[in-house]
Amino acid sequence: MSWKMSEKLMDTIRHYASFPATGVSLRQMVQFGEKPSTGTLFRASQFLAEELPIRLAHRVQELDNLPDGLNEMPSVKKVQAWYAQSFEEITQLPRPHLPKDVRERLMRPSRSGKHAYLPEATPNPSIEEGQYASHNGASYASGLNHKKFSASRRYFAMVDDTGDWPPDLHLYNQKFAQTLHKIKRRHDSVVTTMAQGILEYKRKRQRMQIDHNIQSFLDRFYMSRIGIRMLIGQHIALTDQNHYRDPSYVGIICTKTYVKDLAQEAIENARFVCEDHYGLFEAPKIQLVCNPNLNFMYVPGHLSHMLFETLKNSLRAVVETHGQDKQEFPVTKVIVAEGKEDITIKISDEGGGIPRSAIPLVWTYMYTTVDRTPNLDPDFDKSDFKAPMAGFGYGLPISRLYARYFGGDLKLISMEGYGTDVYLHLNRLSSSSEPLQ
Ligand SMILES: Nc1ncnc2c1ncn2[C@@H]1O[C@H](COP(=O)(O)OP(=O)(O)OP(=O)(O)O)[C@@H](O)[C@H]1O
Repeated sequence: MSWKMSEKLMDTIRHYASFPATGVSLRQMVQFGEKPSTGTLFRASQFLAEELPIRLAHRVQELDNLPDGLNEMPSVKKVQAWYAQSFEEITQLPRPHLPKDVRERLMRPSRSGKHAYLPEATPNPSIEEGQYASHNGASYASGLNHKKFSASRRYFAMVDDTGDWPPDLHLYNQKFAQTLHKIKRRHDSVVTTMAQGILEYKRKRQRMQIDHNIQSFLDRFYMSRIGIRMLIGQHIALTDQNHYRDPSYVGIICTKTYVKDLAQEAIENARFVCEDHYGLFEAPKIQLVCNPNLNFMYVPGHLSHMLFETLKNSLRAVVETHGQDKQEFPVTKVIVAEGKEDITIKISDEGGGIPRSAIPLVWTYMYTTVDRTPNLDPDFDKSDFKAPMAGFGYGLPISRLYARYFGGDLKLISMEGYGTDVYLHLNRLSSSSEPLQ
C-alpha cells in the first residue's frame, strides 16, 4: 500500500467524526430535481463536501476501535485506509474563491419558490432511534466549532438561478463529481474485503460465529455504506447531464419503478444462476402475482438486489430439499400486495424451511449452510457484492439493510419441514430519513 495515513490526517478525521451525520430522505433526494442548475448543484456539492467526510470519518474511527484484534486484520486495515484516503481526497479538493455577491446569491432561495427548502425528513418507521447510529454523534458536537459547518448543513436547497454563474462553479462541480466517481470505484469491493477481514479474524481466533458487538458494528457499517453510495451515486448522475435520460429517473431514483417488470427480471436472473449452478435443464418455477401497472418511487437497483437474493435462497432450498435429479419441483410464489403505506412482496417457497433455532442466525453475517465458503479473491466481482449462488451468508442481512434504509423491512417466517415465507415490505411514503440518527 503506497498511501499512508498521517497523524495530522487522523486529527482531522477525529474532528469530523465528532459531528453527527445528517439523514436525507428519498423524497428530498428526488425533489432536488431532475436538472439542477449549476448553482443548485454547487450547493449540493458543498453539502456533500462536508457530509461525506463526516460519514467517512465515523467509519475510520469505528474500524480503529473494533474489539478483540479485529481492527488489526490486514483486510480491515485495507478498508480503513480506503475510507481515510477518500476522506482526504474530498477534504483537500480546493474550493473556488467566490466573490461576495455570488456567495450571497448561493444562499438565496429560488425565485420560483417551488421546493426552495425541502421538507424535513420524518423518522424511519423500521428503526428504533439510534439503532444504526454511530456512538459518538450529536452529544460531542455541541461543544465544537459548529460554525464551520453551519452554512450548508441543509440537504439541497434550490438557489436563485436567474442569470449565469461564474465558470468556476461549473468547473468545481465537474471536479467534485470526478472525485466522487473515483471514490465510488475504490469502495466497490468493501463488502467482500470486510468479509475477508472477518474470515481472517475467525481463523485467527478460532471463532465459529461473531459476537453481538461485531454484528452491530457490521450492521452500522454496511448501512452507512448504502447511504454513502446512494448520495454519491445520486450526485454523479445529477452532475452528468450530457446523455439522454429516461424522464422517470432523477439520478438513480426511479419515480415510476414498475414492480412487476423488475420482479420478472429478478426471477429470470435467479433461475438462470440456479440452472447454471446445479447444472439443471430447468430451474424450479416461480409464479408471480402482481398488478402490471403497479409502480412507485424507489431505487430499482436496491429492489433488484433484494429480490434476487431472496429468490436465490428459495431456489437453492427447493433444489436441495427435493433433490437435483427431480424433473419437477414445487413452484415458488411471489405475491405483490399494494397497500397505502407499504408495497409488500411475499416470497413463499416449499424448500423445507429453517429450524426455529437457526432463525436468529440467518441475520448474522457469515452464517451460511454452504459447506465451503467461496474463495474471496480480491478481484472477485468488483461491481458489487453478488455471490454466484450462495455462500457468504450476507444475502439476507444486507437485503434487510437495503429494505430498512428507505423505511421498509424484511421478515422471514419459516415452517420447518415445509417451507419459508419472506416478506419484503417497501415503504411507499418515502419521506423517512436515512437510519443514521
Ligand atoms: N428460503 C430459504 N429456505 C431455507 N433456508 C434458507 C432460505 N433463505 C435462507 N436460508 C438459510 O439462511 C442462510 C443464510 O442466507 P443468506 O442469504 O444470508 O446467505 P447465503 O445464501 O448462505 O449466502 P449469500 O451471502 O451468498 O446470500 C442460508 O445459507 C440458508 O441456510
